Amino acid sequence: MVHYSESTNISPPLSGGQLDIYRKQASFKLQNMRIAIEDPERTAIKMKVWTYLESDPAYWPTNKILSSDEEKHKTAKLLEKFRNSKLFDSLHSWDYKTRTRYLITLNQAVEMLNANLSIKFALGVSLFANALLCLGTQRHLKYYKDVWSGKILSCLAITELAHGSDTKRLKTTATYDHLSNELVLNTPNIGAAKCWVGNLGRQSTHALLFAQLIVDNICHGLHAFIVPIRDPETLIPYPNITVGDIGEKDGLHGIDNGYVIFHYYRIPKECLLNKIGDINENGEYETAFTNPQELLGAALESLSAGRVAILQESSNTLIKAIVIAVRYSAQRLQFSDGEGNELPILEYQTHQWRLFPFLAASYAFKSFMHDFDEQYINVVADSREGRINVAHLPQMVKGIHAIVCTTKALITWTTQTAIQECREACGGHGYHKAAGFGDLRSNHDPRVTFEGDNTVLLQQTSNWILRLYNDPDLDSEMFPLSEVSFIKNKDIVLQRKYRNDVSIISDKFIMETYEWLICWLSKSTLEKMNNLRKQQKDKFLIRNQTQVFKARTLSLVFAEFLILTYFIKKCKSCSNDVRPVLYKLFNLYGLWSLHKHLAVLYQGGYCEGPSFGEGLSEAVLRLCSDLKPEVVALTDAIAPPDFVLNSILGCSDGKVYERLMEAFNLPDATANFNEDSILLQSKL
Ligand SMILES: Cc1cc2nc3c(=O)[nH]c(=O)nc-3n(C[C@H](O)[C@H](O)[C@H](O)COP(=O)(O)OP(=O)(O)OC[C@H]3O[C@@H](n4cnc5c(N)ncnc54)[C@H](O)[C@@H]3O)c2cc1C
Repeated sequence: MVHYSESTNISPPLSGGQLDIYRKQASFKLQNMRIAIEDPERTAIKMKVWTYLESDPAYWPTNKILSSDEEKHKTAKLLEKFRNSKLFDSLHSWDYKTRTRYLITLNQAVEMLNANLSIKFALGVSLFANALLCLGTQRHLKYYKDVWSGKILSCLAITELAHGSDTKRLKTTATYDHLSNELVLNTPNIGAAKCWVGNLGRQSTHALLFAQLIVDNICHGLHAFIVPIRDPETLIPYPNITVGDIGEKDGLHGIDNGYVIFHYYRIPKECLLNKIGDINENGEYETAFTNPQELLGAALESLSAGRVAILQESSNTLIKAIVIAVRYSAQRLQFSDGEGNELPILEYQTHQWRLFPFLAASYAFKSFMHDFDEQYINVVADSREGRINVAHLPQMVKGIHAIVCTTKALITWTTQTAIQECREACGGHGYHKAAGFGDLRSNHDPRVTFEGDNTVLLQQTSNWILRLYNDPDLDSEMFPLSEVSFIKNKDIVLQRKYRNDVSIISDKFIMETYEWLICWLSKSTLEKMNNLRKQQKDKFLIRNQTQVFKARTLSLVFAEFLILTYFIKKCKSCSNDVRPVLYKLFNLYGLWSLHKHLAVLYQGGYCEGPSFGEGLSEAVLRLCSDLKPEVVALTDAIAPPDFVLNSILGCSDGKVYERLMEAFNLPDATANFNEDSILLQSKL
């Protein structure tokens, strides 16, 4: 384990050899960059959490490979300790916004050290508590108190054996029994067994269950229920339930993912979370449409909160991977220049091109997440408290959902690719368990699938954009529609063409090109849809046959555009010495992303001839080269403390080979040699 001791502030990185040579080349002050990229209040929350976790050896990460039984046992013990910690002392005296901001920041800090613990806590406590507030009413408050006091532990049971993405086809039923005033839960066939449910395998006492509500033979669709699963004292499952662990997984070994089958299992009617719909005293179903603000605010919160957390966790995983790879590359010498000077691999153009765009992506995602989070919390708080015009709410809910869906896909996929690239960029040593990439990879991998499969989520965003493209009444002043206001001028946007005399390395060029891409891809997708319609194809076929190269690309382009929109605002608003570097990162992320769409840009006639493609490639390489003196300091500005980074290749002190020998179990090996240091120094 990499030990690091600091308390209230992210301290300067420890000094170290070749890293310091690069650090001195940076054009900005580290502290200014840190403040620009993260609100100091959030940094302070993270440091509070990390300091607490570091103060207790039980939380220290280990590179020993444990069996999944041991991992589950360890995570369960840690959860108990964690939820009783002082970190939650004042939580319930805070208002909604302060509490939510604190919890999402705390979740990020914990996840960066221990993904198992953060998931177990989120599913079992914080997301459950949040769902109770959003979907439940006064009668569910006791569960809220019980989950925070540690009496119960929850899970979120949606997925079934035969259906996951297609939630409308979920088959578990909750049928109202007039005689006993109870709900009868049933799993009608094996395909309806709930499965993959985190915490359910061994430990959950309660499940937040989604099932079809049936009253008087009428199905009212999916509703949420609090379902007692195990006796909280003994953890023995209740009768008429078959529950268990699904077995070994590829990663996240500390989470007991489980299945459950209900055999006409009875629960009180009050277990229905009844803010959206309820069964009244006469046993009739009714919906609570009297207060649409609350209803939509609740739906928004319960749909998106988990995905927003995934966006943050994924951005932080990307940060960890790129920090390790850049720091290692600055120290690893391999081959020499024409004069025989051995060079750090960071000096090679290929290496820069492989890594620096991911560093730029880290900054872009962090900027986006930081500001989008704030907007998200504000919108939910405003809707809960009735401060938003009811007429605007449905559009807001749909818009936020569309943004979260597509950015989840882009950020999780980019991170997935980046982890592998960073591992390879560290060569063989990158494959050592103590380098950290293996855990990053296996714990991150399911994020592209859970809380909505990425490919399926992209369809929801493209549907939204295509609807807006044809909407003459597009109200563009209001968030989140304001982000797509340019669509109103689509005819003008589509006339744009690349001109040779325009500078490619500019935010204006990048944003205008993205606007063109979104409009052209919308138009071309709609044209293909119309052609299929003329061929008498049905709705399903039309949607199914316009995804690849069309709607799917449209969604991803929109996600890149959104992230760049937030990032450019950040660049413009920050202090002088960091602004030029942030602009370079913006340009690199923007042009590297645009490069992936060259085929579409040529196909749609935005450009012609070789100069555009060549110019774009050259611009990417030039930005990589321009950023080289900055990159080590840029990683220092976003890196967590070494204790949290927990990689022998990524420590801020640059003692890569000493730590490798420790990992090889030869800590004193250097003492046996005449040369007193193996500090990595290039003559550059
Ligand atoms: C580690 C882990 C933890 C999980 N935790 C939980 C939990 O706590 N609670 C819970 O309820 N669930 C949980 N899940 C389940 C998860 O939410 C689902 O796996 C996820 O929603 C995807 O659904 P699916 O598995 O049915 O995939 P499918 O929908 O079967 O998808 C399979 C493939 O088909 C593609 N596909 C599907 N539909 C379409 C379409 N219309 N067009 C094109 N392609 C399509 C998808 O892109 C995907 O690649 C977890 C899963 C994992 C891996």
